[in-house]
Amino acid sequence: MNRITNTVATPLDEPPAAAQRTFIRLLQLGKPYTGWYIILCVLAAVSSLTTVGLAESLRRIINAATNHNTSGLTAGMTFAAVIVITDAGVHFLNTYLSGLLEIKSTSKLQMSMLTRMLNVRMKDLDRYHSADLISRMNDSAPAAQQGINRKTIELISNLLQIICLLTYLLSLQFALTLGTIIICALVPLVMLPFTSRLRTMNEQRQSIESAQQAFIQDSMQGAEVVRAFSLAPRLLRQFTGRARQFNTVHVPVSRVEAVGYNMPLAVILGGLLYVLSYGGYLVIGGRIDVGAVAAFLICFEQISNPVSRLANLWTELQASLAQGKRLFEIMDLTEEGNSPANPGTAGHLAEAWDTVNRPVAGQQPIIFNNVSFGYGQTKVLTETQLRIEPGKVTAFAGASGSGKSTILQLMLAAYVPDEGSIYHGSTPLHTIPPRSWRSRIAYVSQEPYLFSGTLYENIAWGRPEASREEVIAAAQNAGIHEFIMRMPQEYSTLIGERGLTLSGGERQRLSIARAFVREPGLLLLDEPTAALDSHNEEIVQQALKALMSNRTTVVVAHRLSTIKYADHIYFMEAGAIVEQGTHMELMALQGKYHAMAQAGVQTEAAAGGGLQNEY
Ligand SMILES: Nc1ncnc2c1ncn2[C@@H]1O[C@H](COP(=O)(O)OP(=O)(O)OP(=O)(O)O)[C@@H](O)[C@H]1O
Repeated sequence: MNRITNTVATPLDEPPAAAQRTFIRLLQLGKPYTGWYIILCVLAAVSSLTTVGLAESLRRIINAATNHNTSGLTAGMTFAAVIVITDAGVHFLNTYLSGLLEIKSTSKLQMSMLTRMLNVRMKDLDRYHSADLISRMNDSAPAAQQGINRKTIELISNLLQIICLLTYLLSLQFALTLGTIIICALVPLVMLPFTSRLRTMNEQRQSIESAQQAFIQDSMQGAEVVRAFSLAPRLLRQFTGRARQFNTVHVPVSRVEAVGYNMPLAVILGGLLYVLSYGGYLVIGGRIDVGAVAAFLICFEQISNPVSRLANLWTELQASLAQGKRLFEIMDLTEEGNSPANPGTAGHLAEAWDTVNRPVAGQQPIIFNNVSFGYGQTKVLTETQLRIEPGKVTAFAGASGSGKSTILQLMLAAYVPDEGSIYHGSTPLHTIPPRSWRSRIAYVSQEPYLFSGTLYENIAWGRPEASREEVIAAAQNAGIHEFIMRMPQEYSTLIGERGLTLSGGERQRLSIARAFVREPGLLLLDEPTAALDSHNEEIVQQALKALMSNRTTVVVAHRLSTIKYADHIYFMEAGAIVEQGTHMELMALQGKYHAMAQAGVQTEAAAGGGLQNEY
């Protein structure tokens, strides 16, 4: 079956109400960690007090020095030492606990995101490139969660620091403090024009980054094709074009960030100049002492920093909002099984359903009643009527793209019909929780998917609770046991990414062993031998024959040898069943099936008998 995946473009201009909603949802991500936040805020409060303490100790030390007061100097130094040690301890605890919180909260969020991705309707999942999903999981989830963690704490600690310092400065000199407040208030104001621009630009940058990632992933996964067709120069050219496109967004972002982040610096420098000159004037007038001016200088920096952090925080929040939007887009996808007829079947209700009604797929007839279906707008199946008899082999034949694999996907409940219904006996399929339904189905596809891990694990995925003896028996039945025993670590041999180190036949026999160990009631075979040469096909056919015996089997096949002995054959054309019957009946009909079989025989003759019974 062909799968077309597209990167979904993120809408760039989110209305303020939507941004607000995203922000509220981001805040809700922090809710379970309120306890942590309280501890971190207490630490932030102590840290603010130590900042005031440092300024005061500096004031005392300078005044003691200018007044030649040795005991005052010693007292000031002791006070400063206590403050510095406390400050270091608070910073240590703060860094440690913040790190812990980030790890805990991010992995929890990624876990719920993965759960959603694994349970989401296939139709929704098809719209995303896998690289885009990976990027949402690896980049967006941490950025959104950490953004909200850090920003909440930063917001509170910065506010606390500003309040503590201003209270202290007010106690020293009112007019100088007032000027300091006015200059500090200018800091966020100069940031304002840049913030909303940055939000839009960050979304755009993120969207292009995902497309880049998808491109790289495709180039790596298609490494063989890239080499076989000498595609490297073309891909590099495309990548250069994409990099250029990325730069057209990235460069302005850097420019806006550079100006936006540095404007406050200019204001801060101006502020320092003000404190020095007006402070100096006040010292000459005898209204404050030199130590107080020094304390003001230190405090000015300590206030303007959090003020500009607060302003930057707003800018950074825009990036978190953009990431949050990408995260929630996935979290909002509907889980499969949550149909209006059967809400909540994907979750815990499925467990209850399981224990009471556990269906054994294939024990009863599977009936398609007027089923129409399309992946998008285009219809792939039109008003399909068919019946799969229990314990029998039903085959689907027909031209490529006629909808054969789609029928298997509908039986797997990977997709639901747009119109009409599928029944297992008298039970509509959409009322059975997908997990229960699939628990007794095995699916073998043309290109078996193997997971990184050992050979043993790849078979055991069919039924994780299977015993070692059952896994080995499955491998023996699938004709792969001897091969496994010749491997250096036998069943513990690692197969590498997607099993690419194995031959097509070996991969297929492993997937058949996986199907064996599942002990399925219903076996779905989607052209399991189509990608194999005739030698491997024969070996795999043997394995399949054993697997199919006494089981309800639905097979999609191009090879006559696979379908000839089926109890019933459906012949499909452009999404409709146009002929049906046994092989003999269809041949006698002299219709489309006959024509296709004849074409196969001719191909076989032309190939000198090499393509036995293939059309
Ligand atoms: N995930 C998908 N998203 C969008 N379109 C799809 C998807 N899978 C299949 N299609 C389209 O649906 C139509 C039927 O595909 P299907 O795979 O069922 O045909 P098929 O008869 O099994 O073909 P083949 O024998 O070549 O595998 C085709 O036009 C195909 O491009």
